[in-house]
This record gives sequence, structure tokens and C-alpha cells, in this order.
Amino acid sequence: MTDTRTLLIVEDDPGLQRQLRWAYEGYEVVVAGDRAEALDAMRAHEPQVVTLDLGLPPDPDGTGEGLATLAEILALKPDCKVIVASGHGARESALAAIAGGAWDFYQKPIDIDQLGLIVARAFHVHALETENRRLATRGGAGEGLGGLVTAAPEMLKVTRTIERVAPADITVMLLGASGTGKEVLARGLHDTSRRRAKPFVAINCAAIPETLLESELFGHEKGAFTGAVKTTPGKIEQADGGTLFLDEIGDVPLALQVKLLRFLQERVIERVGGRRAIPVDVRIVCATHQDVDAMVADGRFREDLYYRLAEIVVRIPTLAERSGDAVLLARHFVQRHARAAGSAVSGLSADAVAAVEAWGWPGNVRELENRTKRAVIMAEGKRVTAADLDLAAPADALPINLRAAREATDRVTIRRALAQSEGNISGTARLLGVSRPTLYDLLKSYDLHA
Ligand SMILES: Nc1ncnc2c1ncn2[C@@H]1O[C@H](COP(=O)(O)OP(=O)(O)OP(=O)(O)O)[C@@H](O)[C@H]1O
Repeated sequence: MTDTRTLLIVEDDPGLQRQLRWAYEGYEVVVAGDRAEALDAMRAHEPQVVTLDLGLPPDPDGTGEGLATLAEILALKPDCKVIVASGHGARESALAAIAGGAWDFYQKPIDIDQLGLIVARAFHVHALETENRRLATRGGAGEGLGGLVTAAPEMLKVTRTIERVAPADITVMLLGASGTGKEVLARGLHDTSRRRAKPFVAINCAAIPETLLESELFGHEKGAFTGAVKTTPGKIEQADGGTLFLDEIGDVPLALQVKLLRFLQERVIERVGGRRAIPVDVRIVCATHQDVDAMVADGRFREDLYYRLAEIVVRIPTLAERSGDAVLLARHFVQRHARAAGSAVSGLSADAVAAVEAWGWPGNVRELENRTKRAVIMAEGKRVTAADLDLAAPADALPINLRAAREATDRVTIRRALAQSEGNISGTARLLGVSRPTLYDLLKSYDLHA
């Protein structure tokens, strides 16, 4: 971990190199003359900000070499802010550079003061972004709507939509893969609506045999069929005044779809075996992991019912599509399950974080929850490891440089030693063969806690 602000200047003109090297105060300035030197400097110095001349040898009059250098810099260090200098065909090359991930551009000839302002702003933005990432991975984001945990912009957009539609009595259809949190969102919607004091009733239409689904939904009168020993209100009636969540709506058979449609049009139900029309006031939220559009197209789902149910359609991203959420949720579940199990496990090891980030999460949040629950029981140390989560270590990509590799190893080793000595500093220092002050320095610089 370094707090040094390092600026890499990629410029092939020796005169300009000299001028720029001494132009800025407060940064460690490194200069490179071509692509190879620039990449070496990236690995050696890890600059936060780069100024890049697009006209580099062997193509000093074009932009090809500069753009290729830009791509390689960003592949090594995606958070790096690259400011490109364009001389020739300024507009087109600037646009190409921005499309290629450059943060900003300026036009040659260079105005040192103006460029200085752009560079200073780039450092400022980089520092802010780093801090935000640090807070997010520390678990800075809290629980929101219905106990939902997220810090991902993709998911925050969904929760904002839910909050916006909650007060109106419109029907909402949630589309998303299994385990993405459709029921959590439906409950969140109910809790935010004016119906919150009334019941929230959920029914999974796929989990109930077709023959029983009708009476589950609409209820039945005593003697309506063999085994109907007493009159029983259905889920729709139970939800009166509140919200009915129809999960896996795509699994409702066509015959029952007709009855559901009639209820939505007339807002009255008839129990199985009954003759009385009973008025019911419910708000319907439904969900499915199936492609309802395709089901409507080939006649497996009634189009008229679809339009009644889907006044608003909300698509829920998979866990893999929510940037940063897998680690955030893993931390959340580890804490929750550890508390519930009375376990001393308090977090994730570095290899667990890497494995959670690399995993594709085909079973979404439910899979993550199940794995962390099991891992909390399996964990031997204070932190859950990748092995506890039963996740293979991610493929070995070469880290940016030896220093980064050492830091990763240091972190893992320090965490293990801390776990073994149960957070005792003297014990950990002894295990690691370093003095207490050295250990304190390491903990501070790696932002680790005993
Ligand atoms: N963002 C989240 N924050 C906290 N817990 C979550 C989140 N998303 C899902 N969960 C938890 O994950 C589990 C699965 O969520 P949920 O049942 O809502 O998914 P679903 O999409 O309705 O799944 P299915 O379609 O299989 O019924 C639940 O235990 C839920 O509490």
C-alpha cells in the first residue's frame, strides 16, 4: 500500500519530456518514451494517473501505437486515469481514446497550467473512487428495502423502481433467475406500500400440485371434494387488504389462468364448491424465472392475463451482473450465520474474497447464502476460506508486479497468523517472526485489524 501520488508521462519528444518532468510539484513523476517503457513503468511504479501522447514511435504521426498503449495500460490497471494528448486529427483521435477508456484528453501544443489542472483533478477523482471502493468492500452499505443488501448500481436501480411503484396499487411482475431475491423485493414493495399493516401472503405456484392449486388460491367449502372436511379460505382471501405474491406465475395451468383473470377483472372470488361471490381487495405482485413473452407467443400463457399482471415489469439482474455485491453479501451472510450459530467466525480470508469475486454464482444469492452458511460451520479459523466455501481458487492471472504478489501473500499469512493466535498481537508477531512494531506497521499499511 502506498500513498505516493505517481504520475507517468508517456511522451517521445525529449524536449517535452524535460519540460513536463519538472512541471509538477507534489507527484512522483516517471517518464516513458514508448509503449514498452510505459508498460515497464506501469508495473514498477503503479501510477494513479498517466498522460499519454497518442503519437508514439514507430507511428509518431498516427494514433495506432498510442491507442494500443492505452489499452494495455488499462488492462494492467483498470482504475488508472489516463489523459491522452492528441495533436493530429484531434477530434477523431480524442473520441477514439475516450471510447478506449481514456479519462480525459487535451490538445497539443501543451499548456502546462491547463494540463496541470486536469492532472490534479484526475488524482482527486482517483482518490475518491479508491475510498468508495474501500468503504463498499468493508461492508459500508447497509440493508435496504425488505432487508435487501446491495451496493451495486444495477440493483439500486431496481430498488428505486420498486420504491417508486410501491405507493400506487398497480400490479408488478418481477422477472429474474431463481435465487435473485424476487420474494425479498416483493416483500419490500409491500412494506413500502400503504398496505404494509395488512397481510403479505406468498404462494409458490410451481411447488403446489396442479390439482390443489385452485383450492390453495381460491379456498374451498366444506365437502367440496373428498378430504375437504372444513371450509378453508384460500391465499387470495387471506391476503385481503394486503399483497398477494404469486411466485412462479408461469407455472399456473391454463384453466386456472382463466379463473385468475376473472378475479383480476371483477375482484371477487368463489371458493371451490361455493356459490357465493366474495369481494377481495388485494394488490398482486407476481414473479417468474421463465420467458413469459415466449410463453405468450406460443400460447402457454394467456396474453390478457399477462397484461393484467404486468402493469409494471421489473427485471432483476443476476448476482454476477451486480458489481461488487457477491463479496458484500458474502460478508453479510457470514456475520449473520456466525451470530445465529454462536460462532467466532468474523469475516472472509483474502483467498475467499478472490474466489467469491471469480465465481459465476449460477444459483445467485440463494447459492451464496447456502455456501456461506455451510462455510461458517466448516471454518477452523476466524475467517472463512475459499476451501470452506467449497470454491476453487481463481485461475492464476499474473499480478501487476512482484510487490502486489508479495502484498497478497503477506495479507494471507498475516490473517492466518492472527487467526491462529486469536487476534493476539504478541502471539501473531511471534508466529510471523517480526517485532510487534513491525506487525503494527504492517496491519496499518494493509488496513487489517486484529
Ligand atoms: N440482496 C439480498 N440481500 C439479502 N438477502 C437476499 C438478497 N437477495 C436474496 N436474498 C436471500 O436469498 C434467498 C433467496 O431469495 P428469494 O427467495 O427472494 O429469491 P427468488 O428470486 O424469489 O428465488 P426463487 O425464484 O427460487 O423463488 C432468501 O433467503 C433471501 O432472503
